[in-house]
Amino acid sequence: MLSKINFTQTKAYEYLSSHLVDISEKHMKELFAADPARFEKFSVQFNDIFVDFSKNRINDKTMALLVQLAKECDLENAINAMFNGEAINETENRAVLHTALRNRSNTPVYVDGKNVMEDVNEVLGKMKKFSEAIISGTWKGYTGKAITDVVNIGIGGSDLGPVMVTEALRSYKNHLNLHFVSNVDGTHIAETLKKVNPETTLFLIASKTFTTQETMANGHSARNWFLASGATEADVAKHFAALSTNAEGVSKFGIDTENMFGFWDWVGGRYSLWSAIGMPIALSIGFDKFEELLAGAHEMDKHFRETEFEKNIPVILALIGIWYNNFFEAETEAILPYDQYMHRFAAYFQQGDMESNGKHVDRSGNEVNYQTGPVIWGEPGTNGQHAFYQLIHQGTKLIPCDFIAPAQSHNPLGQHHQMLLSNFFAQTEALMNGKTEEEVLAELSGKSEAEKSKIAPFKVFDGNRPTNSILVKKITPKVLGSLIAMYEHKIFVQGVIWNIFSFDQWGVELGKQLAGKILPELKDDADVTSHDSSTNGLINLYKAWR
Ligand SMILES: O=P(O)(O)OC[C@H]1O[C@@](O)(CO)[C@@H](O)[C@@H]1O
Repeated sequence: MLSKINFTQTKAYEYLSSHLVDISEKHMKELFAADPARFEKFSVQFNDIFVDFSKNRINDKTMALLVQLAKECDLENAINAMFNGEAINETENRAVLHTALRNRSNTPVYVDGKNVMEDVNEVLGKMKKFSEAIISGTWKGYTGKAITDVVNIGIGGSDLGPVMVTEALRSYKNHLNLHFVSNVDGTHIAETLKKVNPETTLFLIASKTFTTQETMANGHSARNWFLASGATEADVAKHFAALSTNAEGVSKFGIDTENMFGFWDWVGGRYSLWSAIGMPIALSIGFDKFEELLAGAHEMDKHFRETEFEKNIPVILALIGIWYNNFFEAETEAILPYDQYMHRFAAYFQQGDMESNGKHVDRSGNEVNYQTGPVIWGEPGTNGQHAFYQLIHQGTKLIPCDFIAPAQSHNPLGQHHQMLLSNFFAQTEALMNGKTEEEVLAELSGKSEAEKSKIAPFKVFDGNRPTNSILVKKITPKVLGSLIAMYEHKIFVQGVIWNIFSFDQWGVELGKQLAGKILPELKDDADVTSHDSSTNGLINLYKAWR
């Protein structure tokens, strides 16, 4: 079980609160000037990943107190409880073992006395066999043709992870065309079905629960489309597979459970890309590369489990995030990958972070009296620079940013990569150093005094805006696996310290329940009066307009 400690009542919190006054009086430029070894001191290398956290509003004392906070919140016990399969997802009475899915060392992991690695390895073996049959073309559709297109139908954790990874590793993809349908908006499935041939298409119905409205609706529409194209019920088995924990639901849907790739309730949806949910990844880049992804995550798991907090990357990132979230009152964090293939990376962690730590009740069931999970957002660089960096540089909000970039591009074309990286380096430098009034005035030397005093205030950058720079050698399956696991464990650490449960998601239920009540009301044209005046009004106007 996890300890139930209110971190705001720890000694470390008290010391950090007074330390905040001291550190707030210092500009990062002064901190760098005072310590020539600052870069070396506040950076960590892990394999082909280098994390520079020196451009933060921290000094030795800050980091020491933050580590003390982690220790006072019993973090080490929490880490061991997770890896050892304890039911730390207490409100659902489940273990949290996405780490077992990528446990390449194959050390036993027990849940209810059973070593889950046997099941994990059996599913991986089945995924390998299936993906190789599809990729090689030995698996034939109902007219004897090889599969050319794969349509993954899923939403949330059954979509975002496979989308993000297949996009991030697009340079490794094979001949198969991957399509992802998630939204219940008919446009999503309709537009996709226009692009594929029923004779050569494989549908993956991806749903941990196999009850999600969007996925069931899209799956049935795909199945109807397939049968309407001239195929028979007997042909479904050649073109539909299921990725789920719910065999009964799969069978009821009409998919042969022989074509089902299972996983378990100790795998959270937003942590499931390492499981059978990762099937589209294996189909897109090949099973061997999928295993490299797993290996990268496993290496980060070992780093997280074995490294002292002072040099532990997920712990450091988590603590720095808490420093801004709970002491500087920052409310968001931006993830800015300087890599176009990584364009869905921030979106993935919107679910990963916000569905894990968007909680307002602590592990004792009491309303918290402090901020918990931040809003996560971001777009690839350099595009963000032309969209929202104005606010990051000169807005009134403090927005801690993670800048991520590969030293090597998969598309080394002319000067493009050097231009990209020059922006990557320049942005964190600008956010830290800013531009003083003196520097602005010096640039306006040709202007009159009146003109200078008029325009100067708008051109000053106060700087002192914190960033982490994460430089990787190249976005490979292994590096990507480590990066994803790094953020997963950062989220875990923050949830432990905030004394919340990070692995349930009760907050998504109310909307679903109310949608279930409204759907039958939309079947006819009768006026609706069962809701508040706004909801009634909107529904009735929809009925009048449709
Ligand atoms: O995989 P499934 O069971 O269809 O759930 C899809 C998504 O729905 C949720 O919002 C839970 O209802 C996410 O947590 C989950 O990833």
